[in-house]
Amino acid sequence: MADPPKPPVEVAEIPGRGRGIIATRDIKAGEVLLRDSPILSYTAASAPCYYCFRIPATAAITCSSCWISFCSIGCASLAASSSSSHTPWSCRALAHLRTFTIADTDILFQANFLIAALNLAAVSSPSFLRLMSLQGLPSENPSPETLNLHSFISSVPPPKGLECGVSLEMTSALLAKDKQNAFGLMEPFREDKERSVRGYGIYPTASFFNHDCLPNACRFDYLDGLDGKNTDIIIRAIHDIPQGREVCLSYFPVNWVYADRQRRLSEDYGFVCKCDRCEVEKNWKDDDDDAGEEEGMEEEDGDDSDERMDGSDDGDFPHAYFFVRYLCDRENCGGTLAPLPASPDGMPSDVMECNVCGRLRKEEDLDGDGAEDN
Ligand SMILES: C[S@@+](CC[C@H](N)C(=O)[O-])C[C@H]1O[C@@H](n2cnc3c(N)ncnc32)[C@H](O)[C@@H]1O
Repeated sequence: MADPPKPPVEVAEIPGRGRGIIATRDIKAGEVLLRDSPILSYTAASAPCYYCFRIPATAAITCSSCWISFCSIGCASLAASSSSSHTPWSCRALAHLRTFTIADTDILFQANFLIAALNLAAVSSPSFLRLMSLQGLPSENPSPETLNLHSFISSVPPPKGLECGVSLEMTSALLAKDKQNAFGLMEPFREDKERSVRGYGIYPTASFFNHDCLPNACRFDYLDGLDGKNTDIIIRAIHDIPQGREVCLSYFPVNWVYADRQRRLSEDYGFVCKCDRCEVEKNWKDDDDDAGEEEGMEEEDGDDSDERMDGSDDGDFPHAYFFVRYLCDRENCGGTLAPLPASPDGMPSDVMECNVCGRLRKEEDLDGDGAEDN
């Protein structure tokens, strides 16, 4: 029997960046590099089904002990299976969370994460060890939020597999792993509404992708796309990638300005980005350091940045081509475009798909300034 084909990417040590993902062979634009299922996932809002993350169309089924809800009996019973998320232990912990005063919703999501993480220790110790091996160290000076979360989680009797209890160091390490590795699973895009996060997932292989402000791959998710549970993510190549090259994602929308990117990477991920784009943009004088939101490139529209966006030959903006070709120009989107995968006979696709709004468009529909012709 023939050997199975080699995966297009593998984990490797990258000097100065820990582990990363590299191409094992030449990769074509649009190619699916990885499909990954979460080792754990947790909801970030009260509305979605606790199992499949869909918003229930009709009245939800609610657990009478912990008050979490499911969109169907099927999801409720799948979540209650011995290896899943709504075990007797997690039900007790979720019920206890309702009696605990946590005012801030972000902290509440982190409490949900801690419950999901400790539940993992009880249902799959290999997965829990995998989680513990991800990037993220305990803080030497835990914040008041971490102390509050620790006081909550350590007041729940520990699950099977962690009978010795949960130390502050473990709580702090788990929260760091969440911050540095979780992928936000977003509400479907709507032009008239800011997108919010419906849930988070931690993925065993996708967690090894390092960041680049001009990524060569991007992530697609399909929460509401098909029937059943859709928390898998798919990583596709944005353009051709040669064998041996590191494959990177952007940890936030590509249109963020330099100051915002550096702030997020330093505060949440603990590093200073020295990618090619940052090395150019750190010298820009008109970069708005006060910008605190996802204002993106439009923010820089004054003076000379129009020229930069049009792909003209501006030596200060060598990455203009990336924005023209791979940045979705739909209002409030900020997504990245990747071609659809090649056809089974290897014909490359000329249809680009946005990983945020899902819009499909032919490459020829783009004119020189990145806008659609119609
Ligand atoms: C999701 S993990 C990526 C995998 C990680 N390198 C590892 O060894 O497990 C995110 C962490 O990787 C490191 N990292 C990611 N991108 C980087 C970059 N461009 N330069 C330096 N470190 C980076 C940072 O430590 C960051 O907190």
